[in-house]
Formats: sequence, C-alpha cells, structure tokens
Amino acid sequence: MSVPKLNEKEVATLLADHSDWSSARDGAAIQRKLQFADFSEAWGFMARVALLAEKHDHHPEWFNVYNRVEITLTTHDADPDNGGALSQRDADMAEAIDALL
Ligand SMILES: C[C@H](O)[C@H](O)[C@H]1CNC2=NC(N)=NC(=O)C2=N1
Repeated sequence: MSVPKLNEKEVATLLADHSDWSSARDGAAIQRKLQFADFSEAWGFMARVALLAEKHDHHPEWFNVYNRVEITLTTHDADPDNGGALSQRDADMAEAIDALL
C-alpha cells in the first residue's frame, strides 16, 4: 500500500504549524519530546495516543522512561525500502496528538 510523500514545502509547513515537533531521521520523520509529572500521567497520555493511532490506522514509534515520552512519526508505507518518509498521515497524527495536550 503506497502513500504519497510530503514535498519539501509541505514538510516546511508541517514544521511551522507544529512548533513542538522537530525534524528527525534526515527529514524522514518528526519527533516530539514530552515530560509529565510522573509515570501515571505519561502512561495515561500514551493510552490516549494509542486510541488515536488505532482510529487513524497510523502508529507511533515511541520511547518511555518514567515521566518522559518521545514520539517519532513516519510513514513506512510512503517509502518502505528506506524505513519511511513523511506523509499527510504524520501531519494529521501530530495535529491530533497536540490536541490532547
Ligand atoms: C497495513 C497497515 O495499514 C499499515 O502498516 C499502516 C499501519 N500503521 C502505520 N503506521 C505508521 N506509522 N506508518 C505506516 O506506514 C503505517 N501503516
């Protein structure tokens, strides 16, 4: 299943509109680092993101230690041979995640 990649201009717009996210993996992904009061808050947030991921059929790569959560969004289906690229799905997920916070 192939998904169109965002072009350079669209990536620039994505980063401008979502200033808590930064470019990662040489432009193939975006990343946001979050810190919560404790593990329970972090896990509660992750549970809500998990429900969003199922709704969007778009799943984050993430890392959690205690109260820290790092989320990386990329679209494997947009460039499967190279581990992924940014697509509109990443922009939509970033938007939805930001709306939780
Ligand atoms: C088959 C299934 O729809 C695909 O693997 C979906 C599911 N979730 C996904 N999540 C992410 N992050 N990238 C994808 O390309 C992707 N593709």
